[in-house]
Amino acid sequence: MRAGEPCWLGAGSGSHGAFEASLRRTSDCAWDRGALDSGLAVACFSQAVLSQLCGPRQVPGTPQEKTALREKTDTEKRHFVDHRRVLVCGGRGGDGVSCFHSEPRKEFGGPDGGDGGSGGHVILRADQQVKSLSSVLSRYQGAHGEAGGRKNCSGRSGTLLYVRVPVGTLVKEGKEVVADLSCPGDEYIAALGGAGGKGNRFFLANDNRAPVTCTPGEPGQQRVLFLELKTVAHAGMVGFPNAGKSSLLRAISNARPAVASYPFTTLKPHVGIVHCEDHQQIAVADIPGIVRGAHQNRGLGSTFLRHIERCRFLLFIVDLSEPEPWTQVEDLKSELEKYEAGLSERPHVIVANKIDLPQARAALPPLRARLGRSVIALSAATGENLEELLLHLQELHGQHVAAELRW
Ligand SMILES: Nc1nc2c(ncn2[C@@H]2O[C@H](COP(=O)(O)OP(=O)(O)OP(=O)(O)O)[C@@H](O)[C@H]2O)c(=O)[nH]1
Ligand SMILES: [Mg+2]
Repeated sequence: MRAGEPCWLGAGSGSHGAFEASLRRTSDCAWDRGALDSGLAVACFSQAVLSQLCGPRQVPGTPQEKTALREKTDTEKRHFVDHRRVLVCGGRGGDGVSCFHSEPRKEFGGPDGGDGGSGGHVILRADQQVKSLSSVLSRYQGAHGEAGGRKNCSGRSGTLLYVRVPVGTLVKEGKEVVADLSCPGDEYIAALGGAGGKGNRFFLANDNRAPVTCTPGEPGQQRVLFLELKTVAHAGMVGFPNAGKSSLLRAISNARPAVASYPFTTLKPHVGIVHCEDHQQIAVADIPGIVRGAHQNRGLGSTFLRHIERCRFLLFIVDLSEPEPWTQVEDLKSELEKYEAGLSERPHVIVANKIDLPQARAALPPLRARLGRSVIALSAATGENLEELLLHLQELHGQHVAAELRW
């Protein structure tokens, strides 16, 4: 890391301090255009703002709006890549040279071959501006060191090659996790450059005044790494397609994921940041819809669930206007369990959306009878009862902070 830059290196992965720091950084840049475009945004929930947000809202999804918001037609946004195999090769060290000093009246000036420069490392660096692994190439070659020169001149070392990856990138070698770049500025040396060779000056000894030996530079390290992006957020929204996850994220934060009345509108995770009254920031991730049998690759499959693996708590979003809405929760939990045992046991709340629709209101009592009174019934479209969700979010976040402090 260069001098003068903020030092995030070594901030424990998943530690509360580091996580909060990452959020602070996130919010710092959240107002800039790039962050807003990529769905990372902030909303401040003071009472005044809340009342505005919770007032009557225009139901999104009108035909004109749909065309404007379609995520699928935006070719750039389609290239969301959350895993990559990459071959990284450190630069080769420069060769040492063998030569002798010679000048008029000093014909045998002794060995003066310089050492080769060392090869450049390849370094992965978590960058807030990078949102997916699509810009990461399949192969990186570090810069080679230069060979040594006459007059004991050492060769120039290869420059460091920085590869920018999104915050939340997990680096694996085989099955082993070797680095977790969960904070902005975190760095990991993916491939070390080779050491430079020794010039013949290095081998000068009392019993050998004119060594001719010099050594070649060493090759750089070569590794095959698997990069996996896992979104960094406090809360993860899980639900069937069309349940209203993106609408809800739009309602509680300034994130702007696409909303439309067809399934699988969302094709990549979006993170919105909710600013609470007590200055807490809660990151909420909206991930693409999960369907029954997602573990068998139905719908978009269940690989997107990797983005909620890091979430401390979950929001199960249920479409209350669908028949037997409680089956959605059962199916979602079973898909989560099939993806990773214990995932459905994370602290969670059940959010019953679309309460503004008459058939949804009728379905609420039977849903509560099955799942308990803790179900939060709200409408992302009209803003009805969003306060209750925000209070629960704050409570869950408070519990998470307390648990982190206990550690
Ligand atoms: N009436 C009503 N409609 C809603 C509400 N929330 C969302 N919708 C509508 O439901 C449809 C789907 O909403 P989205 O927010 O795109 O749903 P999603 O869960 O993100 O869907 P995917 O991205 O496909 O997983 C849209 O037509 C929304 O306008 C609500 O509270 N009430
Ligand atoms: Mg969506």
